[in-house]
Amino acid sequence: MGDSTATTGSQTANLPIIDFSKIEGFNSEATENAAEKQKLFQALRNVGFIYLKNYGISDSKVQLLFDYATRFFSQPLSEKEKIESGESKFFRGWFSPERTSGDARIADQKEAFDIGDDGNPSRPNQWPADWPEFRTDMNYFFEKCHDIHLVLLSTLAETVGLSRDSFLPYVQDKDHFFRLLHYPQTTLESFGSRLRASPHTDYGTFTLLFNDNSGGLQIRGKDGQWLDVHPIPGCAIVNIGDLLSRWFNGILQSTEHRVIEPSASRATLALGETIPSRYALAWFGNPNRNAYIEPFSACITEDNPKRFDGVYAGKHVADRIAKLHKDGKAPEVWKDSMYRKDLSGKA
Ligand SMILES: O=C(O)CCC(=O)C(=O)O
Ligand SMILES: [Fe+2]
Repeated sequence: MGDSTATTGSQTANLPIIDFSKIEGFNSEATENAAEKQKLFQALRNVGFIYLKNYGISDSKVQLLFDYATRFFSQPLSEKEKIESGESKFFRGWFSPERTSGDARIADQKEAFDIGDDGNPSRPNQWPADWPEFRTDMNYFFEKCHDIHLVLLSTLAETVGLSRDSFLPYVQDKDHFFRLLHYPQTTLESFGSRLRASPHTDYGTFTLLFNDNSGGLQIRGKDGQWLDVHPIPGCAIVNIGDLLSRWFNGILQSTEHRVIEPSASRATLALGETIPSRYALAWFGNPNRNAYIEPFSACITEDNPKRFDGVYAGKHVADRIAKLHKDGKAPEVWKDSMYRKDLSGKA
């Protein structure tokens, strides 16, 4: 951290755009479609981030969710506190890193609202009162993203010679999170000590990310340089999480990324000047909580020997989120030595 000012004039990450309509379904035999599947695999192998277009959620639905996010976070603190998240709440509800971190001066400048599968009574979501359409549309989005991620997983399985449905038993419990994010209005100066999202990799299978036009998202390129990821209208941003990377024995990249001040303000603003709020929607796909994730034998070769120990998905995800809550920001690089010893077994 603190090196954000060194990125002035940073370059753009020219991520590949994948057409979801060409990889969807089981009957995509056309050459063009086979080429699109290869393009997806190569992009996730080399960069770990793509733009996804024609993914089957309307722009108006995405916009509606952004409107909800604005309305949700503008509620008084007293309302948000009623549905505050935490481990005892299965990490569902409202979360503010500066409230939970040991040192609010370095916590991420954000607040979030998380839901999981609303059909799981043993892990209830926490909903704001008197807002039924919020619940309906959040759940719609959660399910649509699950369906999109199934297609992406099936396509990857196919590309490495596994059957298309080989992942299905490991992800059908829908242990995913759907998160609304608000990065409050701030000043350029504040980024000297607190980013909007500190450098991190995501935890699970795929993240489906929807950005507004604020900017500030960056990924770390192979040479260590931070690259700006600009939103493209009609496209979601999709990236690989650590558990999918582990499943593929490191063949797929879970690329480090962060959210800093928008590049435009970096160039034009004086330190004390205001940077407006930013909103994002992030759907984090995870394998079933009790799935034991170790590299597939199809991905272990002489050239690429087994690179990861096995881990229960639920433990991995819970330990990562617990650390985010405790520190108010993610560790730059996750190391298995960071797993909590007190919960060493199955989650
Ligand atoms: O807000 C964004 O664009 C990215 C957020 C992110 O990377 C995350 O929450 O894991
Ligand atoms: Fe992320």
